[in-house]
Amino acid sequence: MGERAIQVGLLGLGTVGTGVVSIVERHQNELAHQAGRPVAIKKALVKQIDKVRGSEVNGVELTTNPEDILDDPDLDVVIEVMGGVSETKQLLEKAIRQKKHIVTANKDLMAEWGASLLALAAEQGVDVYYEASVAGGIPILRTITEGLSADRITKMMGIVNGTTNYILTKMSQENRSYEDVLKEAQELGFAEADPTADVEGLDAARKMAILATLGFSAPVQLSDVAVKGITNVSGKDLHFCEQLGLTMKLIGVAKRDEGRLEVCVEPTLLPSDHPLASVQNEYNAVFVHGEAVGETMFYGPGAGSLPTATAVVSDLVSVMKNMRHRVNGYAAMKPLYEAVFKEEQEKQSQFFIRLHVEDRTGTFSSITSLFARYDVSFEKLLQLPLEEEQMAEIVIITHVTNRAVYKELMEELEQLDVVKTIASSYRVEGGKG
Ligand SMILES: NC(=O)C1=CN([C@@H]2O[C@H](COP(=O)(O)OP(=O)(O)OC[C@H]3O[C@@H](n4cnc5c(N)ncnc54)[C@H](OP(=O)(O)O)[C@@H]3O)[C@@H](O)[C@H]2O)C=CC1
Ligand SMILES: N[C@@H](CC=O)C(=O)O
Ligand code: NA
Repeated sequence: MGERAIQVGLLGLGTVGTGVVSIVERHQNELAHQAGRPVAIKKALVKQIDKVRGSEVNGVELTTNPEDILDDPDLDVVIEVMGGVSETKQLLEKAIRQKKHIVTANKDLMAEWGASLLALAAEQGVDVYYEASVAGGIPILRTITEGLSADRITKMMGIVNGTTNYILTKMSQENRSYEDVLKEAQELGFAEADPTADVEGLDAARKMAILATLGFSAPVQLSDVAVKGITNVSGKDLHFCEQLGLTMKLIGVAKRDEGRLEVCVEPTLLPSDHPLASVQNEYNAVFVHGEAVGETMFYGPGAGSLPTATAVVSDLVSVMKNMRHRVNGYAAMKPLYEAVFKEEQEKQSQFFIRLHVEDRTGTFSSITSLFARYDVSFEKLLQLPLEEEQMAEIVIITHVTNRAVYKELMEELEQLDVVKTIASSYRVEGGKG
């Protein structure tokens, strides 16, 4: 007789949960071969028991009572794919205390409570894995904690939110409106239940906090990440980008220079031949730079049912292997260092600035003399007439400066008589930033 199947309870059976059930069924042979035992998805917690669901989940017992899963002594692993933070944390803590291993796709939870859940799991001798929480189907957490474990990572930069990449791609390539494309991303199952977290950059910021914590082995919190989303990006900005040979992406950056960290998420302009510029739709990509390995890049689907479920089920295989060897994986995830962050003047970048100005003699010289006073030089400068009479649009791309200087310069620029408005400003990647 074969060994008893690993029994799994799902918390959530939506986009990702349904994908998990499909993969376990389709790849049962390969999973059993790798982990030494078959896998059975026994139960799933849902919100609405009567909801119409795909036939692939027919064999899964549904419940609306979490205790049916948490108190079931036969379940070895709880896979959390329901989302939410406080209540979900309580459910997972209870599951851990019941000695159940955890696999989760929940970045909101792991960015905020990851350290405490991992510590509790270590105390109870069980695993918590969360590969799907960052960059969906790309095995990026495993890459950092295992594949590059011998190296010292100095920079991670990339596109870690599928929804916003989908929106920016469709807005710039198909000239479609922000609202229209966001709706489509929701229908395709890429967006969060409340897509505010996607479009305001918070989802990406949570992922960067998780990446930075693991990559730099230092506890980086969401509040340590400087965040700006894509809600104010206009078609006009994208049009100017195209004219200047640039592509806009929501980019997350985590850097470590001489032990000092900088983590941010913001719409960023990249040269259109930059590898990240060609990452389209819901795809994600992450550059990881290590002192010894140099530059590596990882690309794949950042959202969606089966890609995300692949990460979840691969975590399940890791748990099963650990169970077989009677170990758990906490040591690789526990930070070694304190997180010390850079001051604004230590953060270097180039910037794009779009201004509406009075089209008269002296405008140019007052702007250029202000920039000269701050010792910020121009890499590119473009002036175009505006429809409004006697007004012009100026687009500037600066050479590298620091954030403290940039902030003061922007405040003074806004006060200049000839400047009517600062229409937009973005970080530019490609210089020595
Ligand atoms: N979608 C994606 O591409 C990705 C998602 N994730 C993360 O995975 C998690 C799940 O996302 P996704 O599958 O898209 O979400 P869905 O909204 O599609 O599914 C959520 C599931 O959880 C159930 N659920 C939600 N709240 C409760 C509750 N309070 N009590 C009981 N059941 C509940 C829902 O029940 P019911 O079916 O009855 O409504 C549903 O089955 C989230 O943390 C998300 O951030 C991570 C990477 C990619
Ligand atoms: N809403 C997220 C889903 C995956 O994490 C995204 O769009 O990337
Ligand atoms: Na991943």
